[in-house]
Amino acid sequence: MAKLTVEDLELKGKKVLMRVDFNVPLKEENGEVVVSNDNRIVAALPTIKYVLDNGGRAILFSHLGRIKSEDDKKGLSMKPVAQRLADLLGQPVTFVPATEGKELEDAIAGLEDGQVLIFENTRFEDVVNGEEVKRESKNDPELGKYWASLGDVFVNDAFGTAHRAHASNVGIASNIAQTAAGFLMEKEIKFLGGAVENPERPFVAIIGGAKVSDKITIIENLLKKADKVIVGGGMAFTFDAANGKAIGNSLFEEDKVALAKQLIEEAGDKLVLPVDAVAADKFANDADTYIAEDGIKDGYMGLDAGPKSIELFKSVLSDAKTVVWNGPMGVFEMPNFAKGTLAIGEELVKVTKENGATTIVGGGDSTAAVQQLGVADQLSHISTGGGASLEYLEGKTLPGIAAISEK
Ligand SMILES: Nc1ncnc2c1ncn2[C@@H]1O[C@H](COP(=O)(O)OP(=O)(O)O)[C@@H](O)[C@H]1O
Ligand SMILES: O=C(OP(=O)(O)O)[C@H](O)COP(=O)(O)O
Repeated sequence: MAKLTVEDLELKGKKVLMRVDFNVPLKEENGEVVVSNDNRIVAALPTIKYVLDNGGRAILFSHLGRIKSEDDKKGLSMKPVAQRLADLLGQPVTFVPATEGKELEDAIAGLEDGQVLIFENTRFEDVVNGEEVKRESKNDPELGKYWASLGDVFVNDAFGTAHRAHASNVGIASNIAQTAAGFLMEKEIKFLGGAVENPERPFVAIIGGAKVSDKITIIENLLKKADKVIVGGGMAFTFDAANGKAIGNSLFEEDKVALAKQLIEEAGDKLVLPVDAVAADKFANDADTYIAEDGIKDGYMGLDAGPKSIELFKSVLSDAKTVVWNGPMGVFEMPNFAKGTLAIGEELVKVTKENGATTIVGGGDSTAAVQQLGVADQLSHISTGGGASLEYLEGKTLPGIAAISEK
């Protein structure tokens, strides 16, 4: 059965709860926190505009980063996101600095047709009075019920969060009469669905970035589907440690070493790991660096792929017909550690052009990286979801999508 979409809803005069994924990269500029890449906001605009143009009163929900302590809340307010949204929409966006309570309820009651508000980071509910209670992230039933009570209908356009079963997507959907997909959600499902049904081979997956525990199980499943899986970025050091290599102070998740070891044994030459790294003595662009080939010495950390790894990855990609990439190959935000990510971006452009390959890049930071390289429009599809697109490509049912009403 087909899913309900925003076009199926009666919107005029309705309080429309909208889950978007505005988990965007931030930076500091002149002492102020600002959005450094607005791709995910731009991607949600068609649905937001559609709701407003049809007389809906839009109430936007999003998370931003991960909140584990009261301190984390300081740098992760939704306020700069609200400002960027207002600039992009060309109309005022009310920002409510609360996730529940009278201030939020009054602001919603004051909304007129065609007006929009966004409230504070939904994950602020994960820490209450200094205690990590994960009300949002563990889908607290009372929270989903409360948020659902604030509106008449629910539109879920947060594809990037569809692999999470949280209060602000699945919780609301379970407590409201109608949940519809937004245009972005529809577009992502359509493209990614087509790409996985019958991927042209060789099919190469590239997984990097920093979310080791999240993505290591994805690697396990991708090894069953893809012809080669390249593991780079911060992900690789847990695998290096499993291989007995010295990793210095590199990113590492000790409790995933056993699984990494198992994957290395099972995968054989399907799994492609870096053979060298750019090692740095601190997490800073001006760090002292050297190319580490036989493990990383004490006091140093791997922050980018080394030249031999780049050549190895390029050779694996050279005849690919389908490529899925999530997670940068290094700390690309710092120019001195952007080479690995840059090289992969360029190779993907090449295989798209020369092999006619389908190339898909997913994830907030990975998308920011290909945009920084200026190659986004030369690839087949830029997905707003990293983990979400990978899990979708694995063939998993994503809870956020499953919770959308059938027509
Ligand atoms: N070797 C590394 N050490 C530490 N962090 C890294 C390393 N390589 C990449 N990263 C970081 O990983 C982050 C992106 O990871 P992730 O969130 O998994 O990607 P995405 O948002 O594209 O899904 C970037 O901020 C990048 O700096
Ligand atoms: O940025 C996201 O995921 P991604 O980094 O895999 O693209 C989503 O907003 C989900 O965030 P989460 O992985 O903190 O739940």
